[in-house]
Amino acid sequence: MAIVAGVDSSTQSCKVVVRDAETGALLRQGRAPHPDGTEVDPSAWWSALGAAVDAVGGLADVAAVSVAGQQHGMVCLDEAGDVVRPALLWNDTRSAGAAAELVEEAGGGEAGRRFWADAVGSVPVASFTVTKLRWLARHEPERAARVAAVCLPHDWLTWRLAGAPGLAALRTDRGDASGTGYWSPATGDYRLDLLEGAFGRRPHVPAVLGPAEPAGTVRPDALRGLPADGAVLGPGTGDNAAAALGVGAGPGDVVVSIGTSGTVFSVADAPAADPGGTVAGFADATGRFLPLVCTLNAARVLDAAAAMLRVDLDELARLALSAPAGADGLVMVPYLEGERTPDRPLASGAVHGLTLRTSTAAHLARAAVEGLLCALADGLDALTAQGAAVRRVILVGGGARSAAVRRIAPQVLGVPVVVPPPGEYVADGAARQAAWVALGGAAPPTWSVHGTEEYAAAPVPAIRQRYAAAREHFLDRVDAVAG
Ligand SMILES: Nc1ncnc2c1ncn2[C@@H]1O[C@H](COP(=O)(O)OP(=O)(O)O)[C@@H](O)[C@H]1O
Ligand SMILES: O=C(CO)[C@@H](O)[C@H](O)COP(=O)(O)O
Repeated sequence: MAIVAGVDSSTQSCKVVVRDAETGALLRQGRAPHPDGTEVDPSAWWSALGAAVDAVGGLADVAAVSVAGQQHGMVCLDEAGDVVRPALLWNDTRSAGAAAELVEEAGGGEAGRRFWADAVGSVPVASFTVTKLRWLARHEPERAARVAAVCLPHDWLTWRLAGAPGLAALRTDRGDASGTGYWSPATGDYRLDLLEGAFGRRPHVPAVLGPAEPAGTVRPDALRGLPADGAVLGPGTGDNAAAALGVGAGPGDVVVSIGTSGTVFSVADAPAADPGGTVAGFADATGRFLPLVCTLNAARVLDAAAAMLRVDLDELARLALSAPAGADGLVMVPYLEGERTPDRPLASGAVHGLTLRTSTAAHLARAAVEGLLCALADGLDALTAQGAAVRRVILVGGGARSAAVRRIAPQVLGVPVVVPPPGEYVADGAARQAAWVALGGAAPPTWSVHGTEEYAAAPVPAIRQRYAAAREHFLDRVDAVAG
């Protein structure tokens, strides 16, 4: 029996699953937390990976390991392979001005956005690595001068597992490369001219591997608990591409993930290029494509609402479900960390519609759940406008553990929602990729997900109508204040 491991190094924590390569049966799982903040020293991810490997009782028996990670994070290395500065994460908005500059330099407005969408499938926003490199070049020129290579969180962890064997050994995959802003999913090539345009020169970048191409072998002494004979390293991928692989998303499936980020995506046969910039035209982990919409505010909206109400997440769900659909007109616009979709990095959240009737904990809890789902419903609209077919939504991520999110989602999203049993679908996708690398073949092994629950409910259009009115009202105010 071949055994494989999958790692999910995401924003809030590192998760490791160990599974049977052929059947997908779960053998062991463990996790460890990541530090808070939008700027993180990669050594914290390495420590968390070590703790998560300890928590699964080690990986001595595994034949292959793949790492999936939060997308976009800028990891800069010097000639010796040391980290130049803490990584700037996908949700760090300090490079919003750099994103605007890059669009301006490409012609500005619609022409600038179209240029980027055609070149790399996506219009850069503050999340993208290319904008972080521009920010670094402008704001920290001494550190920028020391950068010999730039890579992403999953590339760096994979390289460390291989024993950090020199910059030339850095590897990435199509899925994560597509979130840099300097690799084209449509052509499969780097756009080093765009990297140079943003950063001023061309640091080394990882070689881009195909879906089941090995990235090397695990160095047994890189970390405690690794296989003594080494094990094959899969190419790894971004966390959303891994989730698509973990749930086995097929035609008509749209995956909605409620983690630190909210994401809405589907697997497509052709690359996307949305000049509006709402849909990012990423690549997936199977050789296809992954059009995706991402919000900055998702599960943490629930964390924040629970903290405001001084209740735990289960009580928040109970409160939300005890209030009427639409919360009697109480609306939360949940831009608590600024927002990426719509592209308003300076926005803040707002609550609209407070009356004596709606000034209850239950109404606020309901407004928080509905607000975060409305933001994702906007993303679903944008995805379908780009041609995605939606028969059902597959709901995953930590926020899917909320009974209120599960039950209110079909009312807001307007389609049936299926929820796989609570699990780590990003780590599972990485494990499935590792199994593909270990077993070979033209496609990943078929693993079944059992115990999926379906939630159906009549859509309540008034929820989205009131949200849309409040969103526009508050965006106008934010623009007025910022501008
Ligand atoms: N029962 C629950 N109800 C609502 N949210 C939950 C529940 N359990 C976990 N979460 C939330 O899930 C989030 C973490 O989700 P996860 O998908 O692991 O994030 P990430 O992959 O970005 O690190 C946390 O913000 C946490 O509060
Ligand atoms: O920026 C994106 C997608 O473009 C985010 O989805 C990150 O990949 C972080 O993911 P989570 O930690 O929320 O899973």
